[in-house]
Amino acid sequence: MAYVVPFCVFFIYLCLVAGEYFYERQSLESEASTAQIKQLEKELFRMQHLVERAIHNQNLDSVAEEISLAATDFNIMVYILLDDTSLIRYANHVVWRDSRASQVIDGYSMALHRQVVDSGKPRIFANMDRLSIQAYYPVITEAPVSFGGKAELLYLEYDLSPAMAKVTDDLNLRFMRVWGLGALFVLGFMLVLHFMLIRPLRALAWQARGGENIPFHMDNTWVFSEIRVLKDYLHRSQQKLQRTQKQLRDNEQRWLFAVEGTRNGIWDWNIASGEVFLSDRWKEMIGYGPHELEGLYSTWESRLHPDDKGAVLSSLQAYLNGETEAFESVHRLRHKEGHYIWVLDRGMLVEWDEQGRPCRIIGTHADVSDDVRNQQALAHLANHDALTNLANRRSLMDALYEQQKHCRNSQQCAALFLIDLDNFKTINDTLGHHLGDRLLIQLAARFSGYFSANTLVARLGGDEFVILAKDLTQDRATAARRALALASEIRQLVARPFNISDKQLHVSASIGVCLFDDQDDIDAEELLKRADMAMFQAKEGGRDNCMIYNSEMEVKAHQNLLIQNELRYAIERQQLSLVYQPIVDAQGKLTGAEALLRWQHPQQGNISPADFIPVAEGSGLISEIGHWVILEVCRFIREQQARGIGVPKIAINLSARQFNQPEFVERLIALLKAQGIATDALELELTEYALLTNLCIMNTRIDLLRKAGISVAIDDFGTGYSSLSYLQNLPLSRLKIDASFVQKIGSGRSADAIVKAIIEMAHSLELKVVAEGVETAQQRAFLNQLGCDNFQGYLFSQPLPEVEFAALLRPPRRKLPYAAPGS
Ligand SMILES: Nc1nc2c(ncn2[C@@H]2O[C@@H]3COP(=O)(O)O[C@H]4[C@@H](O)[C@H](n5cnc6c(=O)[nH]c(N)nc65)O[C@@H]4COP(=O)(O)O[C@H]3[C@H]2O)c(=O)[nH]1
Repeated sequence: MAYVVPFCVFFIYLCLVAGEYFYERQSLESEASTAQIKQLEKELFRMQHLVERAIHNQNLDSVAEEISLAATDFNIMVYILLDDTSLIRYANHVVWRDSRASQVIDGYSMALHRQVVDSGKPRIFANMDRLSIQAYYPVITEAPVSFGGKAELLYLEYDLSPAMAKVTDDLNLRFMRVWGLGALFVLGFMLVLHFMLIRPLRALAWQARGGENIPFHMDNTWVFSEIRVLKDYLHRSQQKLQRTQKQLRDNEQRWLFAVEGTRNGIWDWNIASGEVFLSDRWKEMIGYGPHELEGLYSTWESRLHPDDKGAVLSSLQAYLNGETEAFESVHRLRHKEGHYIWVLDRGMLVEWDEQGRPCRIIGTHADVSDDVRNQQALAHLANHDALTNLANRRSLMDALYEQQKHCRNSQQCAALFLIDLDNFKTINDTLGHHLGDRLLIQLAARFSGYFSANTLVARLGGDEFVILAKDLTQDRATAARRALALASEIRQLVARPFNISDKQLHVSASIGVCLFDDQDDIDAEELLKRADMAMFQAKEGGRDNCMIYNSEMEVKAHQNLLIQNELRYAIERQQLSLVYQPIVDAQGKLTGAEALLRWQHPQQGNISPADFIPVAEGSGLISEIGHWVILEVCRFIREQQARGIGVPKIAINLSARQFNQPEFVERLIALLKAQGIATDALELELTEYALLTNLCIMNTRIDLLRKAGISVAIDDFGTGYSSLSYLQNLPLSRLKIDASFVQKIGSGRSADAIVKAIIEMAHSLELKVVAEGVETAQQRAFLNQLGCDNFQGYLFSQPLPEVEFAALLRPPRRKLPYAAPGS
């Protein structure tokens, strides 16, 4: 292409030269012929006079001579004199004489002859076809001549070829000089153009075509400065382009890496042609290899799940119509193996045609099957308890709300049972959460297996379960009876032993029931609160119990709250004190005492430990209080010993929570050591609930205590659900028969039999027996008869304030057959 310009220049130059040449030749030829014509005019004018004079003189020889003379000029082809009959009278070639001119002279025109003769005006003109000048010249004379007629016309034809040839030769010579030089100049100009412009341009073009990797350079230094500027610019642009391309490649790689990293598939759909690029990962997601599946829109559409298809396509159409800002859809695509996977499909328009219609859209595919499954699982979790798969609090609340609505329409009564396992925390702490969880799972399975679909079983968390019994009946009293029966069934379900990891566990539950019908205009939370209140009362009532909510419980709950608040400050305000209840042997001799807490409230007077100990246990204050009790007993023993008074073994009540504190035993031993108290000065009383955990751990702890010299007794024996196996295995020292059994002595054979069995069993296990709550001589006698080792009760002594108990210790010690009156 670069050569077109010089070629055109050269062509134009040639056209100009040729034009100029022909124009010049024409004008030179015209000039030459005009000059010749003038000369011939003179010659003919002279000849006319000569002829006229010769005629006048009647001597035409001079004419013949002149014509012959003229014939010596080789350029005169024809020179003739014609008479009025058009016969040639004289001619430069003798052969033509007496011939008709029109017959022998080529190109002779009789018409012109006549015209010239008639007009008397000569006609001389150049005939370029014949390359000659033809002249018709009249002879004006009336005189007849010797040849018989009248001479009337001179005709001459002059050969212009030599003149024209000369003109051409001169012209050629001139053109050779002038235009040849011009051609040389043009050629030089073209060479300059070639080397300084065209060649470097071609080189640049070639380098540009060669790709971005060949740097722009110039071999010759003689180039136009503009070319150099262009080269530098191209070079810079090339470098910039290379940098940009590198960035682009880097970005593309990063993008690919990112997309690959997220394991997303890519699609690129040409809407007009229907062609779709599907990345390898896209195909892999639905089980195909890189070379499978046609890159067509129908490949995708035909794999959409029938249930999702409508929604997906309308969402896509809405985006293509510009009705939505983005295309994003989660739907199912059929896998090669026939099943469906969930994909998150996102697309973005990237090209539009001249009319603004979308023509290209690209997008990504992410396999979200796991996410969807997770979402479904999450939705399930949102309404279900993760551990037991029972309904959770949220579901329960919804069900309660629905049930309340139903009650209003049907006037039916429903019951809400709040079930809290007794001492579950102890099980958890000692056996570990893992086994505790397994117990909860087993219990949940028992509940859901037992109750019908009309009953909702839920878990609120921890060891709290809720059962919603719907449509009990319309009569509230009947509903209450049914609720109690149901509660009894629940307790039996709970009481069945749990076999967990080769251990058999026994648990009990405290149940609070809240009945409701269309009359109760309270919200679901309040219903649950009432059931909780009833459950708390059941716990207070000695566990493994069931209570139906009544409004008095509100008062009690309020009182408990008060106790809890006041108890916090009871120690620092010195409202707590200890009393000591003597324990005697069969002979009434003091063998020990039980330290019992008293709370002297400034306003409410004496508050019974039976009232505040459960509150303290529930609020966690029991640990602090328990620690205070141990310190108090130590102080008492130390003070007595300082006075030289021997103190028998003092039994201290330990709550399960306190005993199960981590490293409680080690810290107790260290404390006694620090207090300077012999370890055998104390006995720890644990209830069956406190022992109702991992036998192995209990064994280790009690063994540790025993080895340190601290004996352990079981308190309130017979009230718990513990198996007797722990009695066999634990290194216990004493067993205290619960007062409820002692007080039934004499009331029936079975009561006596129970007491007898307990004593015999304890003795067979080499455990000493203490009978609690001995109030009558009859009870004492019966127990004595059975070989009971020790006695505690009002018959011997009420719990005594410290001073009185200290007095009792001072020698000589008297026997305590009967209670000290008034204490
Ligand atoms: N009806 C009757 N009752 C008799 C008779 N003899 C003694 N009692 C009472 O029986 C309870 C015996 O204590 P417990 O079984 O360990 O039962 C105790 C014990 O479980 C708990 N408790 C008392 N002090 C403490 C303490 O310091 N720490 C802990 N953790 N619990 C304590 O409070 C419970 C109640 O204690 P108290 O009200 O002092 O009641 C005491 C005592 O006053 C009798 O002949 N007839």
